[in-house]
Amino acid sequence: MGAISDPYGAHLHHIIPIDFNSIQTLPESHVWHDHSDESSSGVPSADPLSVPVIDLMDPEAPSLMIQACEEWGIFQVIGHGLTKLMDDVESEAEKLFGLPVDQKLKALRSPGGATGYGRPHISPFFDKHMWHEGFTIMGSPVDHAKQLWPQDYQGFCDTMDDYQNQMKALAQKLIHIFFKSLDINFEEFDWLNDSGSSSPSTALQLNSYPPCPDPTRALGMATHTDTSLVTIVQQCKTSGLQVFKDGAGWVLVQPIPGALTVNLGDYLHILSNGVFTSVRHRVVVNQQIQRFSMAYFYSPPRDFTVSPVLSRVLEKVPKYRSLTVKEYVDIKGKHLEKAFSLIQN
Ligand SMILES: C=C1C[C@]23C[C@@]1(O)CC[C@H]2[C@@]12CCC[C@@](C)(C(=O)O1)[C@H]2[C@@H]3C(=O)O
Ligand SMILES: O=C(O)CCC(=O)C(=O)O
Ligand SMILES: [Fe+2]
Repeated sequence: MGAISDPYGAHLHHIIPIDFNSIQTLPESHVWHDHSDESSSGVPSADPLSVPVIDLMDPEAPSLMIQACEEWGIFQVIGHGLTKLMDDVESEAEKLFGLPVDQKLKALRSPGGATGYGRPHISPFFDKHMWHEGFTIMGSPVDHAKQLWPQDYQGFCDTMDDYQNQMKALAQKLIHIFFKSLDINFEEFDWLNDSGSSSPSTALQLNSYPPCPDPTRALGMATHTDTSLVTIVQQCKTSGLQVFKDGAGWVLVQPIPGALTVNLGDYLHILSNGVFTSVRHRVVVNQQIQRFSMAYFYSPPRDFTVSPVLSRVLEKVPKYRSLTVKEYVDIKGKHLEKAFSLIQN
């Protein structure tokens, strides 16, 4: 499995998370702003906006997905058959984040490194800290798992390996549907078919959002789009993920038991010439319950050139210049959300 490159690797200073359990009052370093009145889902309405939920067993699923890609850039899927593995990965994540902070720090992401325990990778772009701790896996997690559980790491590793394999298969199935609709010949890309020499770049991010003393002024994860083709997110029971919808504002992605959330990432946005949008999202926190999520990022190999395809675009003008994954990662790592405007034609 190809490891993804970390867009933000060059800036890894201030990566040490705090001991959230010991904090009674939100520190100034973690105060963002009051966002409690911004969510459209917070306002009762006869027809509240909600992210589409698609059953993969439904024969209409492919066309519903394409519609969701165009209108939302995000949807939830059920009928994928992965619920047992979802429960297993959730309990392993709970076990990891439940360790004492000194123990977790043994697997701290090293400066310039991409994997292990730490703050969100985008932290250096913000002067406030997020109410979050994460654990990033690229390929096998065995080295960090041994630091956490020297005698008892195998169960964690097996579950993470299984989960990444299943998420990879699901991501490839979804991308085949998206590419077919964009008239992209996916037979050409051996990394999409697990054949040939090149592999996709992938990462699994375990996220924990501890209960927060002042949730309306804190943020679990700052607004971002994902640096991926697609990201598959398991939300685990507690809500918090919000997406920005033009004309509606912030919309909560309601967790549905057994559902997986599919976010379109930046590479699909560029490939589709903006016909499918990479969705801006953020995570809000709550006072009572620790929230977990697992996000699987699937991207092309670093040397793949991402070029807008014009099959579904009437004006036939590419909005973005062609560039390799490596080039995009470098631009995003320096400029974060300004990356799109910097590659616009
Ligand atoms: C593949 C990647 C996307 C990601 C950076 C990374 O190299 C590994 C972690 C990913 C993550 C997860 C939490 C949110 C996010 C914005 C971050 O800070 O780290 C994403 C990154 C991304 O999508 O750019
Ligand atoms: O916690 C979530 O629901 C989403 C996290 C996220 O956006 C990410 O890991 O990229
Ligand atoms: Fe994300």
